[in-house]
Amino acid sequence: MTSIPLQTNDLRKAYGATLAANDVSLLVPAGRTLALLGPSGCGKSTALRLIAGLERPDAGRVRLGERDVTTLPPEARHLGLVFQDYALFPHLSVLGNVAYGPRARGARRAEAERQARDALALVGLADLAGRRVTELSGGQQQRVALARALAPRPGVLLLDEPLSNLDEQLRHRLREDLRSLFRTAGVTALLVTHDQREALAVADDVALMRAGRVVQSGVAADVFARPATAWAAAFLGHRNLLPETGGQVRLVPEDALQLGDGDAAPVRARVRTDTGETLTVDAPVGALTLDLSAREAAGVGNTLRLRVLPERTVLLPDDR
Ligand SMILES: Nc1ncnc2c1ncn2[C@@H]1O[C@H](COP(=O)(O)OP(=O)(O)OP(=O)(O)O)[C@@H](O)[C@H]1O
Repeated sequence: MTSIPLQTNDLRKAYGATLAANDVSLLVPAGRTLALLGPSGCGKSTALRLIAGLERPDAGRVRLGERDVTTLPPEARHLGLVFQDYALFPHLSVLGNVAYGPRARGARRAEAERQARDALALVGLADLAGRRVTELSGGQQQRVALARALAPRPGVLLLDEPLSNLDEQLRHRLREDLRSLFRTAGVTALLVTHDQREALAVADDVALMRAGRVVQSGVAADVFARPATAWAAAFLGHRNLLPETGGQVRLVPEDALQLGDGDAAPVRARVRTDTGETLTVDAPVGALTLDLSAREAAGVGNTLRLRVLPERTVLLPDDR
């Protein structure tokens, strides 16, 4: 598949007094996956709709490869779209659903079906081509929706919370599948999600949005390891943000903590989780929350030996 870069420059969209997209600039290099991540209402879907051409921006540009597509209608942009409600055609077979896109773009039936079979093979559903979509599980339907978006060989794939209608276990499995699918297909993909674990599991890069703005972006693992502010750290799931003076907090990341070493810190609270226990301990730097595996937790009494590596902690501005 020929993939192309996706770029937006200063995209702006207001709904009345709400600035849903406030100078949103994104770059997804060819063949990479970017997760647009942020809490509910921060403007992720608005940004995606502006890129798809489902909404017109008040200002800013959208580029796909060499083309400026800002004023083009959605069908002229040649994008693949996957939404949370997959909206498959219930009266068509799996093959019919997936061949629909290539057919709509003018491919002859045989060619459309060949492209559809290729796309079904990519998502691991080659064997179910003849089934009715009403006879599929939720996860299989979501794969059909993916195949349908991939079949016309779009330069860029846009996905809006594609896994959010699935149960936790299936979501977990499909995350892995999505990642390897994007790699295999070599497609440029923009994934909208509010789930930081999903972003980290699926995407190469992350752009973090808050109240219409992109507040931090970069390689996914770097953004997670080095949040720029207290708000970003908290949203990304860091538990240990200790108040400091001067409008700052000290982030104590996981890799700053060494267990079984250092001073004995009193254990103040412990709560059982699905994988072990969450402990709150009174360390000299402040109260810390730790997730322990069942095995680690089994050896813990009233105190826990714990060393905090000061050079791995980070001072961040508190913008919450
Ligand atoms: N058509 C619309 N008319 C008026 N306001 C809108 C419209 N669409 C979105 N908004 C507002 O714009 C802001 C951004 O909405 P958007 O749907 O882009 O957020 P989101 O990050 O995708 O949220 P979610 O994760 O809940 O879907 C919100 O305050 C929302 O209420």
